[in-house]
Amino acid sequence: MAIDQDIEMRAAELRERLHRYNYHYHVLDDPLVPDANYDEDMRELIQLEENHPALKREDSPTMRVGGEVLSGFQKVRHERAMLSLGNAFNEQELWDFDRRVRQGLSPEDDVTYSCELKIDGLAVALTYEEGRLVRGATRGDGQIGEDITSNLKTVGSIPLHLNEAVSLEVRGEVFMPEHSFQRLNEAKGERGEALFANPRNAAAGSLRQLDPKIAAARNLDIFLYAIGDDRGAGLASHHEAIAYMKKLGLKVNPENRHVSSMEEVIAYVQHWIEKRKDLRYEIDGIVIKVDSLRQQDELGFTAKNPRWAIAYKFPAEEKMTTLTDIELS
Ligand SMILES: NC(=O)c1cnc(OC2CCCC2)nc1N
Repeated sequence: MAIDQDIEMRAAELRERLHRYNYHYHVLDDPLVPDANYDEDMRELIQLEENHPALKREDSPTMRVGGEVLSGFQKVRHERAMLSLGNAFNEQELWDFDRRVRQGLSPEDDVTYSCELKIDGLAVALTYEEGRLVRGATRGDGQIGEDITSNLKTVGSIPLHLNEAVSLEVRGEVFMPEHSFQRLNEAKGERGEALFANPRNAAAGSLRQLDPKIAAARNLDIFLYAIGDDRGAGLASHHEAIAYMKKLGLKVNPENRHVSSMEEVIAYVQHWIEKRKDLRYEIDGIVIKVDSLRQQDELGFTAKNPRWAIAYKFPAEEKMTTLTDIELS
């Protein structure tokens, strides 16, 4: 029986409104309406879709907390390997990196750098086809990861559809904010359960849950930091790729900076060694990338790492490790 036109319109209006509320709340950290309004609209859309199943869309906001508990995760091969970063542990090693970069390019080539906070979470790849999220996978060993789409759909800051109907793969870091980590461990402590040692393990443990309802309750978040294939999008630089992802409605870190010298990179690193404690999530360093994509192509990769990027690692904080059991993540 054909669905009444008005009901079709109402469902479309609710889908769009909930998508917008979700974007403002989770991506912009700037809610448009009180939670009660969001919940009321969500309840109405769930009711409409239940009464008229033909209204259901794969990217409806009601489809975030998926269905059944999985028996396991499918393996996924990444078309472009998700590489790991080489490390620098002091300023001299950053100058060494700068020298190697300039040696790998022609002498008159200007080099500028993109600086990013190194989010201490779990690397994932998100695949969108014609603007719709079709798959989310862990990095795994860089070649083979696990399909955790149902868990990643529960992350509010991961949009189920983009602002444009483009097909691309993006990569980023899923993390658990500090306050959520504290709250989770308090609850675990009260239940006499093993605690997570740090937010990174808590995020990894949450994404490994076979029941999406558990992942949905862990308040995970994400920052995207690379396009799997940014050559296709006609972009010339990394900072343009970041701006493009933001335009599509993806969450990128507001502290990213495009700078034009290693002196400025070092100033950025020194700033965040000091200020990292004020962040609401953990970082374990700073990622520095040659900004020009042409220069990245010229520099290429070693067996394991890109020659055009490096991670400056902060000294590990001398944490008072308590003797509680640490949940095997
Ligand atoms: N943990 C992070 O925040 C992070 C990790 N990785 C990258 O870059 C990849 C893509 C190019 C080389 C490694 N950027 C980051 N910001």
